[in-house]
Formats: sequence, structure tokens, C-alpha cells
Amino acid sequence: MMKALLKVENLSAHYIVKEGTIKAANNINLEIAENSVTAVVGESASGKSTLIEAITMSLPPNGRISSGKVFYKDNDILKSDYEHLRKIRWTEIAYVPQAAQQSLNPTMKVIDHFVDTVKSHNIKWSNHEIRERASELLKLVRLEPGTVLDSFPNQLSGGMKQRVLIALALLFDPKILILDEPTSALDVITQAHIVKLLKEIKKNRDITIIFITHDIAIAAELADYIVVIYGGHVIEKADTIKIFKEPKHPYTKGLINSIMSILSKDDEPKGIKGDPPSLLNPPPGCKFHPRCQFASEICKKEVPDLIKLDDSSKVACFLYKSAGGDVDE
Ligand SMILES: Nc1ncnc2c1ncn2[C@@H]1O[C@H](COP(=O)(O)OP(=O)(O)OP(=O)(O)O)[C@@H](O)[C@H]1O
Repeated sequence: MMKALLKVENLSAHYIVKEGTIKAANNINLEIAENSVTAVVGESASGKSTLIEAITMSLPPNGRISSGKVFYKDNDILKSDYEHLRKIRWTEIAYVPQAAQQSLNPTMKVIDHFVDTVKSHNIKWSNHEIRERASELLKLVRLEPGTVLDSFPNQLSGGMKQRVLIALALLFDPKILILDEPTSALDVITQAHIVKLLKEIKKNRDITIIFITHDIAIAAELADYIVVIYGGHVIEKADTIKIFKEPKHPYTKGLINSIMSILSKDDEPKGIKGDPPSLLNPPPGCKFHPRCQFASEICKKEVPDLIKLDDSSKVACFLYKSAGGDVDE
């Protein structure tokens, strides 16, 4: 594997609610290679956004990081003070949250969003320089600066707003671009345009992309690596071709089978039977065991470690034994 730009070690995060704690990210270990594209996939409420929010320290007020480290360029960013973190965000690690289109201020023109972002980072660019840079970025995301810069968000379509957000995220040339569901809430054609755009960005810039999607077909198209999350745990990570050809975890197999059956227009698409676990009262052991046809006694009691199978794949399942006997990371 190439050099890791971002390394997540034993990261756990939870939410405090009236009923107790929601264990949304549990003991996550991940390495993100420089200049790679990683898709984080999993069904709704599996903990994908929580993982990204924990990494970028942008959990909501009732969210807590209970343990772990996040190394960016060998420094644990979770130990950073607020100022340092604010600097890293956008300039080094840019994050476009889910449904961010609604975060554009309806009373501000697109150009003012660029001006605001520059000013809030204390960067001394003149208004002319900001306009130049914003125009350049809008062209990059295939928008017409002449009209878009002076438009208000409600004059733009959903796809255009998503492009504006991507342009804004690229303002300071970040090393890492993180996007939460960049194509959801868009029609299929617009989704395809955004996927194409992200491919171009990847090709033409020195950038590492991490994106969340519940659409495994989009992950297949864009990502070099796929990380599968289930019940707040990483249960598999592998390079994209491999995960489609040879999924290892029974859940990943189910996920791939269900998409294949949809693509082949089977009369009865093969879904995974049963429901995802409650993260408030998760089952003991492997979170997938109640739905797993291969579950044995150990699966009901112990959480499997994410083990390395070979250079490009890791799995958390008792059906497999580690390649070199070494547990991941
Ligand atoms: N602020 C919060 N307070 C309490 N629980 C939360 C909060 N945010 C998320 N959760 C819960 O944490 C769990 C993981 O949520 P998360 O949003 O990380 O999942 P996800 O995989 O990103 O889902 P989706 O694809 O639907 O966005 C869910 O059970 C969710 O209900």
C-alpha cells in the first residue's frame, strides 16, 4: 500500500441520548493512502457519517469521541487546539457534509460564500483575487462564473449547488476532500455529472478523496478502495475490483449480491434478510451475527478484529484467518 496520509486508530464515538448511548463508531482502524479515492459504504444508520464527523471533529453537540487517534501527516489531529484544527479544516482537509446544499446562505450570492470563507480563515486575498480564484474553481466544476458568482443559491439547481460546494471545498487546495453523500438528493443524470466531475478532480489534482455513499454502484465507479461499515464497525476494506470479485464478509457478499440482482433485473432482488442492529442496544459479538447464515458460537460472544488477509484486503469475520497471523494495525 502507498503511504498513508490519514491513519485512524481505535477510534470510537457515541451519542448521548435520553435512553443511553448510541454506539455509532466502534474501534475503527483505517489507513487512507495518499492520492487514493476511498468510498465508505453501508446501509442507512450504520455509522458512516459519524465516522467522518469524528475524523473531522465535527460531531453534533451530543456526540463524543470516546477513544482513538487520527493521524494526519503523523500528527494526532484530535489533540489539536481549536485554532489549529480550524486551520487544518478547509486548508488541508475539506469536508462537505451531507445535505450541505441547504447550508448555503439563501441571502448571500455565491461570490459572497467564497469571500466569507477566505475572511473567516484570515487569508489576505483581495476581493479581486477571491473573484479570480472563485471563477477558476467554478470553471473547474463546469459552471459558468459570469452568471453563477452573482446568483443566489435558490437560483441554482441541486446539482449546481453541489458543484458550488465542491468548488468552495477546493478553495485552499486541500490535500484531502471528504464528501458525505455527494450524489444523494440528485437525479440520476446529475449524479452521473458529479461522479464525472469527481473523477476529473482526482485525475488532475494532487488530492485524496474520501466519500460516503449508500450507493455501491457509485462507489464501484469512483473508488480505488471500499470500506464497508456495519453496525458502527468497519467489517471489510479492500480494493474496489477485489471486493466486487471476491467479497469476503458475509454482509459484503449480501450487499454485492443484492446490487447484482438489481442490475440483472431479477424478479426477486436478493436483499439481506433481517434488520440492521440497534446501536443503542447492539447485540454482543459480531454485530452481523443475528443475520448471518454462517454464525457460530464465537460470533455471538466476541467482536472479530479487522485482520489483514493480503496486501489489499482486510476483514472482520471469524470465518477468516489472518495472512501473516498479524491483527490489523
Ligand atoms: N446527533 C445524534 N444524536 C443521536 N443519535 C444520532 C445522532 N446522529 C446520528 N445518530 C445515530 O447514530 C447512528 C449512526 O448514524 P450515522 O448518521 O452516522 O449513520 P449513516 O450510516 O451515516 O446513515 P445515513 O446513510 O442514513 O446518513 C444512527 O443510529 C443514528 O440514528
